[in-house]
Amino acid sequence: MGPPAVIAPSILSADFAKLGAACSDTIDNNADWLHIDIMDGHFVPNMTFGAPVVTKIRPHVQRPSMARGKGTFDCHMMIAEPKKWVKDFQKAGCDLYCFHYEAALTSTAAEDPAESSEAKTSPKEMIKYVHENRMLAGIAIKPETPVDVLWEILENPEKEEVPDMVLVMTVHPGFGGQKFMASELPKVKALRERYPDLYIEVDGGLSEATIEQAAEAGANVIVAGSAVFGAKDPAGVIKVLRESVEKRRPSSL
Ligand SMILES: O=C(CO)[C@@H](O)[C@H](O)COP(=O)(O)O
Repeated sequence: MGPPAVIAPSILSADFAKLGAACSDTIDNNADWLHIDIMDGHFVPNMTFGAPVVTKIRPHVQRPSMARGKGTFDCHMMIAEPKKWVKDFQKAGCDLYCFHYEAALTSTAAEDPAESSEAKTSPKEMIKYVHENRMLAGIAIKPETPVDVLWEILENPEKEEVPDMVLVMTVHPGFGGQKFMASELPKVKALRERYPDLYIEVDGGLSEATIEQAAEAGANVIVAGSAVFGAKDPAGVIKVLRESVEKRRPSSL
C-alpha cells in the first residue's frame, strides 16, 4: 500500500503578520502537516526565522497524536550548521527536523551554539542525534546533489541512523514561488523504486499544474507554498494535491 498522501503547505508564503491564524486555518483547510522553512542567510541566500517563532506558532496547531500524524511541524532546516539547533527546535515544538545532506557534511559537532569545533558531523550522526532528541529526522538534497549519496544512508542496518523522510528539492532552496524543476523527478522515481514505504517529500513549484508529475514519480509528501497561500480556495488546492497522490497510493492519514 505504501505511505499515505501528506499535504504540507509551506508557511513561507503565509502572511507573517498573522502567522498563528494562518497556521491553524491551513490545518482546518485539511492540510496534514505544516512545512516550516528555516533559512539562515548562509546555506541559502535568504533569511526567515528561528526557534522562537516556532515556539509562538506551536500553540495554534494541536500536536500530532502519532508519529507523522496531522499537525506535524516539518521544519526544513536550510541552515549551515544543523546540529547546533536541534535542541532548540525540539523545545520549540518541531516534530520532524529535516536537515540538508550538504550542510551536515560541513556542520560542526558542537552541541552548544556558543562552542566552536572543527569536528564534522556526518549525515548518519546527524540522523542519530535528531532521534536522540526525540524528533523524526529528514534528510534533504539540493538539485546539485545526486540521489546516489543517499543509498548508503538508507541501507544502514543501524535503525537510529536511518532517516524517516527524504526531501528532494524541486527548486534551488531559498525562495518561494520558483519554477518547478521536473529534472529532479528521476531522483524521486529511483527512491520509490528502491523504497516502496519511504516518505518522499518534494518541495518547490508544486501546484495543481505540476502535482501529477510529482505524484507519478512516487512522491507522497507534497510541499506547496504559493499555490496554497496564494489561492482564493486553499482547501480546494489541498484537495487536488491530495487526490493526485491518493490516485497512486490509496491510503491516507
Ligand atoms: O524550501 C522552500 C524554498 O526554499 C519551499 O518550501 C518554498 O517555500 C516552496 O514554495 P513554492 O515553490 O511552493 O511557492
